Amino acid sequence: MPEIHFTKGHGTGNDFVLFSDPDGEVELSPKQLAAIADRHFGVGADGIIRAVRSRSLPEGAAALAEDDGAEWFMDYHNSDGSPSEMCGNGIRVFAEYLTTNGLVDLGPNDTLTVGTRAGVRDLQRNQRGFQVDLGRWSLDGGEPLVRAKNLPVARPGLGINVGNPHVVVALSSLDELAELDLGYIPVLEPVPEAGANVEFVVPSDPLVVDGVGNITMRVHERGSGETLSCGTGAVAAALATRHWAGAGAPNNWRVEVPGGTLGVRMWPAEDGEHVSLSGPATLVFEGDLSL
Ligand SMILES: N[C@@H](CCC[C@H](N)C(=O)O)C(=O)O
Repeated sequence: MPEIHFTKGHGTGNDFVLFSDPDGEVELSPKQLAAIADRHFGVGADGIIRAVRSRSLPEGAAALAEDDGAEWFMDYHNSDGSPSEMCGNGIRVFAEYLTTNGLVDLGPNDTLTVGTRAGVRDLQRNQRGFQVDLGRWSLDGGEPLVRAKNLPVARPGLGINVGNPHVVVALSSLDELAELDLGYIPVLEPVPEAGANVEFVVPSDPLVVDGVGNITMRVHERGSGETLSCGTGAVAAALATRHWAGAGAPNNWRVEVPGGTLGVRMWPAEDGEHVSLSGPATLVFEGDLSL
């Protein structure tokens, strides 16, 4: 029966159970992962993050081939036990966990390279907490129709991939956003093969203040339900809003989510446009659990 020493952490209220398994010895089943994430019978979390050395798991080989500095791999699962390629809030909390526990030594101007199922990602500390370069993004997933509880008519969404899949829907007012009942899973048509995280976005009026675009968002996460925040969702929402706003729209965005504020920046890199996410990363408490 595995004993696990865990840390509970969050990024803008998107909360995680983190534990370290350097040699890849603790393989948890989807049922065990879901039991840990259960808010009534377990620790409670939107996601579970295992810190495992890239060399200790098969998926880590691809990360090391991409960058041999990716010593640690973020093995991310949603609260229903399903794996995901990427978590924008989780990877910042993962960085805080690795540094706080002395698993990496990160100077103020150093870069931390982390392996994920979406590829290798770089992080640096900044004034908000951590900034992560989520790499290149793509308009991917078409424009499915989205139905949600308390949304009077179906709306067209925009599919965006930032390592994991998202569909972003624009709403007309904060009242409309508040009325949504995301206790029910939004229905997408056509249904994306790999599912999707769905973000509902209201652009601020005025949209741009001092060169920064402003939006408010709620999210229903694939595999976790409604959460207080989704980092990759905030990035997808900013990218979709910039796309809809057209020429002249800014490359810096402030995204308000129920759990706080996230920053998104699009910037030209050698291999194409990259998008970065900034926000806090907080460790809350530690404990032990036996399964
Ligand atoms: N909360 C995360 C995203 C977690 C994974 C997502 N539910 C998926 O299945 O892709 C974030 O902060 O990005």
